Amino acid sequence: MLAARPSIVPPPSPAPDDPAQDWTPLGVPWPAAARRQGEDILVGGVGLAQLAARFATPLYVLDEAEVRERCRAYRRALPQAEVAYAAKAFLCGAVAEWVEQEGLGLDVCSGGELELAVTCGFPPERIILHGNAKSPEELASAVRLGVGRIVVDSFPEIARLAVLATADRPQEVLVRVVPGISAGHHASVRTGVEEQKFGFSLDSGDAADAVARILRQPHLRLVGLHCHLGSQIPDIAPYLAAVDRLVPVMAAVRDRHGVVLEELDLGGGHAVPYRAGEPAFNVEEFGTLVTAAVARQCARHRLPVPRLTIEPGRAVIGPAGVALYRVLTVKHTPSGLTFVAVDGGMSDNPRPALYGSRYTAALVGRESEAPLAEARVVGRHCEAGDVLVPSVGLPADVRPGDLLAVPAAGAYHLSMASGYNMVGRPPLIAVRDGAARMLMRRETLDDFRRRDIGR
Ligand SMILES: Cc1ncc(COP(=O)(O)O)c(C=O)c1O
Ligand SMILES: N[C@@H](CCCC[NH3+])C(=O)O
Repeated sequence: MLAARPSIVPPPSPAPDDPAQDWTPLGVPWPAAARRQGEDILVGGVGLAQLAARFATPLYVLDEAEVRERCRAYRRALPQAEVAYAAKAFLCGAVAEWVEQEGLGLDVCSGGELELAVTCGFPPERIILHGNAKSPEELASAVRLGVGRIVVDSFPEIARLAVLATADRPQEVLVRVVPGISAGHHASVRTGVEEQKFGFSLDSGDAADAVARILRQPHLRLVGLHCHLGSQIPDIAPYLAAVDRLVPVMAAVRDRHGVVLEELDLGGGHAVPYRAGEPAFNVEEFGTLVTAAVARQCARHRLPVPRLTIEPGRAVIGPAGVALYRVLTVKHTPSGLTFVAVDGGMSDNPRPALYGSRYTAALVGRESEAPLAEARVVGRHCEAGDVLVPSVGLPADVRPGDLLAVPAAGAYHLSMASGYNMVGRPPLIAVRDGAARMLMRRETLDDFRRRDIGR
């Protein structure tokens, strides 16, 4: 197994002209430039306590420089590859703009993500559309808007696309195959194994059938194969296994149909650390090893080396986000458990409830001399399972009014946030070079009322 180290963004070093450094770098899993300064934590040069005072809580903070540097790290590690940011991790206009400016493509999986990106000026030819159940309307708008590739995921979709694509508007497609490789942090996100809803099985012959059907359509251009193994994968080995599995399939397509596929899309799934000491995905090593594996397999099968595409979501944006909450109550149980309840919860971060995901948290805005004691940070929703951080050491004097910051909150929080209990989704503030600007406003009761039109 290959060693994975947190390598995307180097740790911050003190500025040489700053001998009286009065801050401490926070390190993994915080944004690379995050630092503790006195009682506050600075992200993008802005104090979290200051942001809480200005915008109220719960609040999400996104470090623009961290997102941009992560995009750049991917491009440096894979200069020949197409890197498509997976919008499902989180998308808004500003994020679409940042990744576009950094030269990434975009992976979208709904008409909503697609239309938002295109209307924000994202070039449609750099967009890849995914989905196991794309509606006819979504397929029509993708073809009309001119998306780069559509990843075909079912037989009915081939028939629908065959009608939509025309001589004037041919459509490039990839076929999503199931490589039979198990990887990912939870069964719910392991999409590389047989017997699930995504893609065409290689073992059953469905993938070969899909390829043959697409090739019979005059206005569909089959450009390659796609697979997505799963999410929060720390190792490179599963990706190398996917290369070993898919390149022979490309050779089989060439042998059977005389068609040389030009693209191999290995999906996303690269892990990020959520707590200190957790491994991160080694992007440089991934670039080197996967590129070599593709070249080796292609030489063995006498295929030209295809363009490699990857679709990282979490690893681009996850570590750039910090969630900020206000403590509302603290309870101690007879058995010694401490529940620290905050003003957010599973409506802004459903991941602990869905997958048992583990996080850390830190006290912000107040210095405490109290020793650390184990606490459980819980949300404000009406379920016992509404836990944000199952176990973390917090100052024993943690109390109502305190601020808690949760790092690694950039991916699959706000994109999966809900209207549960009409609490409303928190705002998102971008920070950069000491300045803050709101990217998304708080969801208010008025927003709920506006949809409530039955009376
Ligand atoms: C097809 C596809 N591509 C890319 C991704 C992005 O995954 P991650 O955010 O784990 O990199 C996903 C989600 O797992 C996906 O389903
Ligand atoms: N929502 C999942 C990741 C889903 C990836 C989408 N294919 C998580 O938070 O881990």
